Amino acid sequence: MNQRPIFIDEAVQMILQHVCSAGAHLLNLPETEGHILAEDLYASTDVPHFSKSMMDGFAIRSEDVQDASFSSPVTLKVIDEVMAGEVSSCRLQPGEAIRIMTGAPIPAGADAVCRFEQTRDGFKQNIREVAILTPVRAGESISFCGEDIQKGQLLLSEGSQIGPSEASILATFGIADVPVFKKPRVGIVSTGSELVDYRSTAEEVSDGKLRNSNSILVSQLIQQHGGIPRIYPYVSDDPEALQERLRSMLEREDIVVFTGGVSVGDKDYIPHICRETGVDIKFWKVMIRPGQPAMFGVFGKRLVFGLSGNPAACFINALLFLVPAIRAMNGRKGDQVTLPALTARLIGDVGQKPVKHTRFLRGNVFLDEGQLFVDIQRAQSSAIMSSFLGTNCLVRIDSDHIPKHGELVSIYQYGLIGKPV
Ligand SMILES: Nc1nc2c(c(=O)[nH]1)N[C@H]1C(S)=C(S)[C@@H](COP(=O)(O)OP(=O)(O)OC[C@H]3O[C@@H](n4cnc5c(N)ncnc54)[C@H](O)[C@@H]3O)O[C@H]1N2
Ligand code: MOO
Repeated sequence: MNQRPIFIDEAVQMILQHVCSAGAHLLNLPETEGHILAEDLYASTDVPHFSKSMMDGFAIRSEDVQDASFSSPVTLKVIDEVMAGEVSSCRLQPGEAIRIMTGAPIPAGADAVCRFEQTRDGFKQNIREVAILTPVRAGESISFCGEDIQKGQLLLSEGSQIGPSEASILATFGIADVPVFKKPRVGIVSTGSELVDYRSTAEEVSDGKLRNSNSILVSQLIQQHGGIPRIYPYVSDDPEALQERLRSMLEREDIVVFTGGVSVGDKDYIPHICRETGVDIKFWKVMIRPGQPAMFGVFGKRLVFGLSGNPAACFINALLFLVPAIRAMNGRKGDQVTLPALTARLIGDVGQKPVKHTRFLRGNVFLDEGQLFVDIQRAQSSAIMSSFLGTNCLVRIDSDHIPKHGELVSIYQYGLIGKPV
């Protein structure tokens, strides 16, 4: 089976063309962290929906205390008190005050709140009179009805990611069942007769064997980007077993991910068994390094990925191809779909000759005096795992130009931006 290698941007576009939304459903608000909103939501009321006090003090008429001073206080009659959660039934008349706590509704007739600290002995409970020591302007220490959010206003738009702030807004409006996009189900299976379970003891990992780390790597990436991963037991290089596994995964999952077995070795069966099972292979081999053997196909609405077996190549394939598919499938749009793209100044030389491929190097992007720099001084082979540590981005090196130390380069961020080391 031969397939023309394609370029990276074409490959990503091809994947996104075949993404179908996993659909929407209602989810209990406490479970919505990290989900993507499936509808625009509008404010059903004003917030606050009543004018309330911002301070503990006295609700007053500002005109009564215009001439108040420390040496010549204005004494007001205290006619009632109102706590948060209560409503005073009194209406203020000239010369009157109502003791009020933060959060309580402003009584009728009052237009300002005078804080305890602006009174003499106002902290004391059950007082009948209060001496006001300073003038208070109209509106002082009041949060007015609708001041924060107005009824009918767009609160959150479709595509917003729900986090603590968004969830608290939803709770404010009593939106207990939230319309969110379903997270895609993603099955992962690593292939290769050299693999043993990651829980295997040192004695069980004999020469030629190695623990399956790719399944865990891909599973955590899926979780990070809004998919529901399911790790299937690894399968040895046996076409029948692989085909059986593929069939059962296609029945249960929205996305099927293979790692390993996608190259041209004698035991690299994945592209062939995919085709035999009816997967329409859209590409096999991309002009990138590492991770060139990557494969992508569709089976009805299901997506099938074959990622390189080499751990670093697997990671880069997953970041470039699988992550955008998951993010698009769970409702993200536009530039939210791919990893954040930034520009940073390169530290160090690429140290490699120009090739027709687009290279992706693991780097550490950091902020120094307001500028982004990216350090690529680490081993970059596709089998090297040590440079997973301490990196947070992929540096893109296109075929036509090898940048030098100090040049601006494009990066795709996958971890938090660091500080200078
Ligand atoms: N004649 C050619 N040979 C190869 C080519 C090529 O174009 N022509 N491409 C090379 C490149 S590039 C890569 S990358 C590898 C990819 O091969 P596969 O995706 O088929 O991966 P495997 O051969 O199965 O494994 C490669 C390597 O990674 C280790 N591995 C595999 N799975 C796991 C796992 N789950 N956890 C940890 N490590 C894993 C495996 O033991 C191998 O060492 O092909 C080149 N060959
Ligand atoms: O491109 Mo391979 O992915 O070098 O290891």
